[in-house]
Amino acid sequence: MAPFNEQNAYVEQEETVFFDDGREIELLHFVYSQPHIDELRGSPEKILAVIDEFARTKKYLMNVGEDKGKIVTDLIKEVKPQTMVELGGYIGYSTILFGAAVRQVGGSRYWSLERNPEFAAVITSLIDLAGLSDIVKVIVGPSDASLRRLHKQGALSSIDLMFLDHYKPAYLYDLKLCEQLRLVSPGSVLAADNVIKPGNPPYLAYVRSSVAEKRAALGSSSGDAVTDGFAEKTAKQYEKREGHEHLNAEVLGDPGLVYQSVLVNSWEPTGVPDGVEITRCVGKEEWIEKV
Ligand SMILES: C[S@@+](CC[C@H](N)C(=O)[O-])C[C@H]1O[C@@H](n2cnc3c(N)ncnc32)[C@H](O)[C@@H]1O
Repeated sequence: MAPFNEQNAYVEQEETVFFDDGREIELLHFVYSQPHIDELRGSPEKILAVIDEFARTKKYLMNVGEDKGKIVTDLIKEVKPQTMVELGGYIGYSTILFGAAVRQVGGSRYWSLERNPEFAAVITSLIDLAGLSDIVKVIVGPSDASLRRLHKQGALSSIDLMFLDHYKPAYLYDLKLCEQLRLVSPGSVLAADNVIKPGNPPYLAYVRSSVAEKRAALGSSSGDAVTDGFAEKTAKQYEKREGHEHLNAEVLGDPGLVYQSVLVNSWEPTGVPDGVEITRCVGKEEWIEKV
């Protein structure tokens, strides 16, 4: 792993309030007041550079950042997804970086699912500025409801590559939902951010389990399924805005899907160690009931 370049470090993440305090709208003003704004039009790279500058000199932003971003753009070059989905778009850093990469490899759709309507409006504005509105669609609302609706409408029938970067305890539930809707199937690839910081033990355990282990664990979840395995700060990250989180533990997914999963170590844009878990769905074992 390449060492972290301190010169590119984002401002340190605040202990308590590090988003949803007006900084996202401040970022929009920062972007649109750039003296070279006309050079930014149609240039994903230049817009990303301005977002990085804001987060390095003004306020921390919870973006995937350059180092982990490269892991995913390399994956996009390899997988060449027609359809890519991101769960959690925030102000659109990953949306711009990955949406542009998907377009470059000939992909046709990048869905950015973002629950906070104010953040989604920021993404939409920056995507328009970047000239990516043809390929990127921003969907406002909780990821599970959006996935169900897009699937029901027939707008989303399979996912080639999915970037998970939203509410940490929802990674596993949304993956199981995608399995159940057959959006994820052999050939699909998953890239899950923040599996070191803050970490995601339930998700990692699942994607690293064998089919037999997943079948054995079916229906055996215990305790508070939402917060099990997570620090309180992570479990309550969005509580102020969203209230108590509800995740549908009834979704069983498809334990027959076979995954190969590897951790790629990297850095948060602040220089804190983190990693992206890359998971490939490589097959499906049919369920044979033993009598
Ligand atoms: C870490 S930020 C995403 C950063 C972004 N992917 C990037 O790298 O530029 C997490 C985002 O997920 C959103 N989010 C949290 N829970 C969500 C949910 N259940 N559905 C959709 N979005 C959610 C938050 O509002 C926040 O904007």
